[in-house]
Amino acid sequence: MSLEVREVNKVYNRKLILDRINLQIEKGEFFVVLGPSGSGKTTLLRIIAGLEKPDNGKILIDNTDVTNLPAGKRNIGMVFQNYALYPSKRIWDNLFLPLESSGMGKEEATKRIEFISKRLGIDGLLQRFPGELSGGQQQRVALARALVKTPRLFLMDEPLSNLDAPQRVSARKLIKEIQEEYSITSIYVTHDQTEAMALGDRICIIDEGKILQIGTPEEIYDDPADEKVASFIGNPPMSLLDGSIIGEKGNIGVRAEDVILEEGDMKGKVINSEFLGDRYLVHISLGSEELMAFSKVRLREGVEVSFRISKFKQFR
Ligand SMILES: Nc1ncnc2c1ncn2[C@@H]1O[C@H](COP(=O)(O)OP(=O)(O)OP(=O)(O)O)[C@@H](O)[C@H]1O
Repeated sequence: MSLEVREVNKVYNRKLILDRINLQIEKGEFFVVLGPSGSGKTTLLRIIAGLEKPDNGKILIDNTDVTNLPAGKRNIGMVFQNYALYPSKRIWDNLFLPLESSGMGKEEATKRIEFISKRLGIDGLLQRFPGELSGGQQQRVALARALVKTPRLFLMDEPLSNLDAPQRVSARKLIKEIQEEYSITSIYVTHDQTEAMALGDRICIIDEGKILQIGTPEEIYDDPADEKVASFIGNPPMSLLDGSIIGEKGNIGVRAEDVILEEGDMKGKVINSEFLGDRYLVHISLGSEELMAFSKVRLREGVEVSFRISKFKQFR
């Protein structure tokens, strides 16, 4: 199914939390909403889910206005940060309840539960209670519960926040696989740009309730709309410099990989080198400005380096 968010506003305590949000999400698309803490991501997701009403604007599912349709009637699978499993019910029952309430018989439901729990590696946990699971296991149960009904729309709000780094990578892969297999239109909220880049077909960057940019991960990485986006995207993000250092107007953004050390006639002083495993990230002082570059070798603090900039993005 497709989803449209049209001119959505939301005010809390006379403060504008969402400011004229417009989104068009295609059927089967994996759409990521990325933004810092407090930018309005969860509020937007709750409005899409029907848990919250917008003050203005509409939500359309397959071109039908659902703004006034309650959450239970939208056929949406949801995983939120606090995954809220029923603590007094075994995992099996936690997965069965959403199926039972949609009128599915026990036999069919059992098949579905077996299938999805194998897929998520929780088939050995079905007789346990939520309190007997680790945070990561509970999070996988929450994913299973959202997916067991094969929703038309899958909404996730930081669903991997309780997983450690290796678990995150494998859960990310799994979410993407299931999403693609069933072509479930998905919206994924995160403040983690690595996660956004890894998962998103497109990413929407939101800050203080406003959309700053919508694009594919590549578009956003290569061509950030403004300095705010540039300072948020990439690991490390772009170095932002006064354009005058290369004879340009305004400010420029430079990716570390576009700084070629030991070439060209620009000069700077090494502040420090961070070991990244396969290379070093070198911070270089250009007087009042600072530039980041990659280097194969560790460069000592205080040493003068020459460099050239092979590519940059100009901001007004
Ligand atoms: N029910 C509410 N009543 C009043 N203010 C609220 C309510 N819910 C959210 N807010 C405020 O709205 C703003 C956006 O909150 P929201 O939870 O949508 O941000 P977020 O981007 O999801 O943040 P985080 O990444 O920290 O979860 C915040 O300033 C928050 O304090």
